[in-house]
Amino acid sequence: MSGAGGRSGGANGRSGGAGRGRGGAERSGGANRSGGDRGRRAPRESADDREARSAREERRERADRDRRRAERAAEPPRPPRPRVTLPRQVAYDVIRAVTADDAYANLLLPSRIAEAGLTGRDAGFATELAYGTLRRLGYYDRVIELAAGRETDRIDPPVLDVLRLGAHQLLGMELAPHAAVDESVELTRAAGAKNASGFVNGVLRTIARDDAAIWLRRATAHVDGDALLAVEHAHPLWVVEALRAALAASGREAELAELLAADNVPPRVNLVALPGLVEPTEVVGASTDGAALRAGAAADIHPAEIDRVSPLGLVAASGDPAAIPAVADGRARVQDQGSQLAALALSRSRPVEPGERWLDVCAGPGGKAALLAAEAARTGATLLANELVPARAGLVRRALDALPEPPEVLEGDGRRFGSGPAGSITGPEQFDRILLDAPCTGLGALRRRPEARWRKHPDDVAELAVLQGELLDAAVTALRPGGLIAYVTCSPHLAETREVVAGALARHPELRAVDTPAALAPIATRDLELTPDGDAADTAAQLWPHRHGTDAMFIQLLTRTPAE
Ligand SMILES: C[S@@+](CC[C@H](N)C(=O)[O-])C[C@H]1O[C@@H](n2cnc3c(N)ncnc32)[C@H](O)[C@@H]1O
Repeated sequence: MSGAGGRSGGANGRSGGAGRGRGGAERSGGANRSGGDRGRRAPRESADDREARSAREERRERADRDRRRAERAAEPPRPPRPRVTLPRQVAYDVIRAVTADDAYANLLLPSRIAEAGLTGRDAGFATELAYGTLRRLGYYDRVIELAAGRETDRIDPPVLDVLRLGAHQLLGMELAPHAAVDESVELTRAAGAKNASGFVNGVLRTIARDDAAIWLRRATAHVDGDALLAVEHAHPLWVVEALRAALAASGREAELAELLAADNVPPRVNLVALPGLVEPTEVVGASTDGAALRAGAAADIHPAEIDRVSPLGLVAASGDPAAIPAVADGRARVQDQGSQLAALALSRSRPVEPGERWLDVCAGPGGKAALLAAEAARTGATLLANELVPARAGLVRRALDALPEPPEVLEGDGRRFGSGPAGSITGPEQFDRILLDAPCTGLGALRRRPEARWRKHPDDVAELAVLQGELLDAAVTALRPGGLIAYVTCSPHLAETREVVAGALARHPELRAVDTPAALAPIATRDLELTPDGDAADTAAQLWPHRHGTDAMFIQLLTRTPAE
């Protein structure tokens, strides 16, 4: 010690030098303590001492290393840092499943969100990413083609889906470009397309350079008329043309842009309180997770929507409706208010005679059947439900389970009604009221099925129109003279609506169209303004998302002239 202290002549600033290795502080401390050491020469370190010292140091370093290793081993393993945030990964997976495997986003997304453990804002973020991208897919493809300088069919599908999701973040959600671009590049790698990450980076940086308005101008530079509306509102052209024709038949052609815009607004969650099973007041505010429900209060409805239209309708302001006890046990259900009006047009447009027999020809998954069953139970009628697809018939049974005496559910082709032996349930003239909620393209429910518009094809319409006509023929034959049919579609396409009805009226001289707007007037909670031109000859009721806040439901009541 003394020797080291002496070397700390170091006290004059060179203490680190040769003393390194034995603890300079110790040595210089000595120097500070004892000025008397100053000037004494340190003994020279022998070769043996040096060797011993280096062996000691080595031992100490090895011990330190072992200790650190043992500490690391005792720590819980750290999860790998997520390279793509979960909501984006979930949204991408859903988009991929929709474009590659024809999955339905509205069925897949909730389960993927639950599997990933996303809740609250993260769940909402994943939903907007997936639904928003799918809804505007055609528009984003056009932007990507402009930015990439190549057709989208020359882009690898998994990479194209990354670009679509990125484009929606930049143009639809206006998120920070660095997050949208960087995570898209990571997604490209995660999707196994590492080689394309530079391409994705370049295309998205090009898109990010200009804002949404500039891209819209570019994408619509050489189009006009319906083609312009198609790009602006991200609808296939043939759908725009079909919607224009349907609006024109209702005297509302000028509202086409409003309708297309409404198709891009996610609908609020609407519910029905099944009459006789639960009071709307019991449903309102009765959730277990604080879901707020209000009876269609206008302030809480999107501006494109006006008010509730069904007397049984409720609007979910927030939260998960499944957490409401009456929804959990089936006494209240999620149901579009247009669908509610369609069922009520059949059950409430004329008084019910006790013992009436009602038929729901195409009941799956059972929304209108549940409402009709509740109406039948409180008026002394009996409902029979039918569905072609067994799995969907199972859903109908589940929907009807909430009734104290659930109606019977048949599994079969609705076209067999009316043609069985007289006196049997499939024979002629068996039913007093028949709901034919026909299989259709669903062009009136584009708000709630984000990818549907890109998946449908004009050929679907012709095929469905034939089936709709045959089902309506069967319903007419199965109806008692003086009875009532509600022909309903959630499509406003003329070939599925007015033309099917016109065909049936031409084929069945005993069939009469009932003034449906007049029948609905006392049922709806407000004036639906269904015949804007005061067109008394228009017997059909066509609802619209932009006017009524409902799906574009078509409802035509029909009756058979009573027997002479
Ligand atoms: C528009 S959906 C009915 C919706 C239902 N009314 C509701 O409110 O929940 C049409 C249904 O008709 C069924 N369907 C299709 N072809 C049919 C047929 N030939 N006979 C009976 N049902 C059929 C479909 O499986 C589908 O479930």
